[in-house]
Amino acid sequence: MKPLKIAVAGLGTVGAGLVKLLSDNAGIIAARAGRPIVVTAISARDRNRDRGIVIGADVAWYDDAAQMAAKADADVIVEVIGGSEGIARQVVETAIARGLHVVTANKALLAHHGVALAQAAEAKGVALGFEAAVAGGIPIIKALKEGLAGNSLSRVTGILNGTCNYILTTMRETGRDFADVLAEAQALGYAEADPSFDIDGVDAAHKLSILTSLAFATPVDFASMYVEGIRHVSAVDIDFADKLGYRIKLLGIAQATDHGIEQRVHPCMVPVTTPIATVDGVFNAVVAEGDFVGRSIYEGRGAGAGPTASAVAADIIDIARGNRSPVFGVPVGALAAKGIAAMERRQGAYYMRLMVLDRPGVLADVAQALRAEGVSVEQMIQPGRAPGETVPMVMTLHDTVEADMNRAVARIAALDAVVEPPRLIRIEHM
Ligand SMILES: NC(=O)C1=CN([C@@H]2O[C@H](COP(=O)(O)OP(=O)(O)OC[C@H]3O[C@@H](n4cnc5c(N)ncnc54)[C@H](O)[C@@H]3O)[C@@H](O)[C@H]2O)C=CC1
Ligand SMILES: N[C@@H](CC=O)C(=O)O
Repeated sequence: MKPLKIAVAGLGTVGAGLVKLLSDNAGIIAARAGRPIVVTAISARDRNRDRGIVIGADVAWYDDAAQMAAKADADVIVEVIGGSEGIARQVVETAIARGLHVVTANKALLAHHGVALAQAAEAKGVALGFEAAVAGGIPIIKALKEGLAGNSLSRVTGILNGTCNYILTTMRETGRDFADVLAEAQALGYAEADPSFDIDGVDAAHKLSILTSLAFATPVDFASMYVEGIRHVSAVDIDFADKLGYRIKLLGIAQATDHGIEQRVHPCMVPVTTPIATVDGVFNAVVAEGDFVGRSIYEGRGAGAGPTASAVAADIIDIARGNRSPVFGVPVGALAAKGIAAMERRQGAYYMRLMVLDRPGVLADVAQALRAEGVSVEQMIQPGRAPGETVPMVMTLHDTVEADMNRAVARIAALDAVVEPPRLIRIEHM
């Protein structure tokens, strides 16, 4: 059989992982794909860097990835450079315009230009595969596009960022410092080139915008996403979460509500008894809920060379087999906006930690502020006594509309015994 020719743009964590995988598993891949898959061209910045892989003398090397997309002898261009603009976008657009299939791990690019790229790919009749862009080694794109295609989905929830989950898990298990654990995640190849994308929730939001489109057949809409990262999650809150029977996870949640589609990424407390609470380290998980299938849960490594290369290879094998499905599950013309629900309408429980002066009447003042906005307390912890000094006061609050909670928090923050801005973490029962 005629081999499928691959050109790889970017030879970092994912690109090098892919070249190794295609070489180590060449036999089994050829059998499954029905034809050999060969790398014919590569582009990266430094040809001589030792990446622990062998690049055959017959592989064409391009210093300029755009040149490679325009000229290489290839059937598929794999874009694993990263970034929503610049060279990555140019490579993908050039390849599609040339009528080549594209496989990318670039969620930023898809979050910003997914619909336009899908339209271009559709017009040219080429594949645009991005299994690696969401949740690393979990085949969630295939699950949503194919396995669950017969369902009307109501909610997709996930731990979508391996770096954040690694940081939150390691901080809880070892008490180590945020910056120190982040540096470790970077060294392991989990973090984005700019790690603020990970810790500020942007990377998870990029991924969630893709999942929302697939789940609800809506155009990718990253701009209207509510995004909050883990920078402010402290060791104190991780400890209180433990005491209260929760784990803190950065979740991406997309769900259909009466007010439109909710799309939000933020730290959540989830009961330790829920499956997602025990998904630790670099692992990701996605929970999809459909009308006929019910709830289905997927778990796997969310970042790193191996899992991501595995997902890129799956897309390549699909192309080799001639499997093709619409980029976002339906033809681009059938993607329809359904309206986005405002974050102020989110309804659910909350954890609130205050730092207060330990003096009589503080609890009554806080209770008064909550009562004024109709917020009801579920439980409260105020450990120890230190008259006249600052102590934590922690409570969980029953289901409340976010707008009411925000007003209550503003009243509480204005009390003179409350010495730091209140810390609020949403509780998700799933
Ligand atoms: N690292 C991971 O665990 C995962 C990464 N991704 C995505 O995969 C993509 C690549 O990520 P990594 O491999 O981690 O990044 P990386 O930073 O390790 O590698 C990027 C590569 O692109 C090359 N490059 C940069 N500018 C170039 C140019 N102008 N021409 C040619 N090559 C150029 C660099 O030399 C480097 O080899 C990104 O979109 C990232 O978001 C997706 C899932 C997981
Ligand atoms: N930086 C990302 C890499 C995979 O998408 C993460 O940590 O999840």
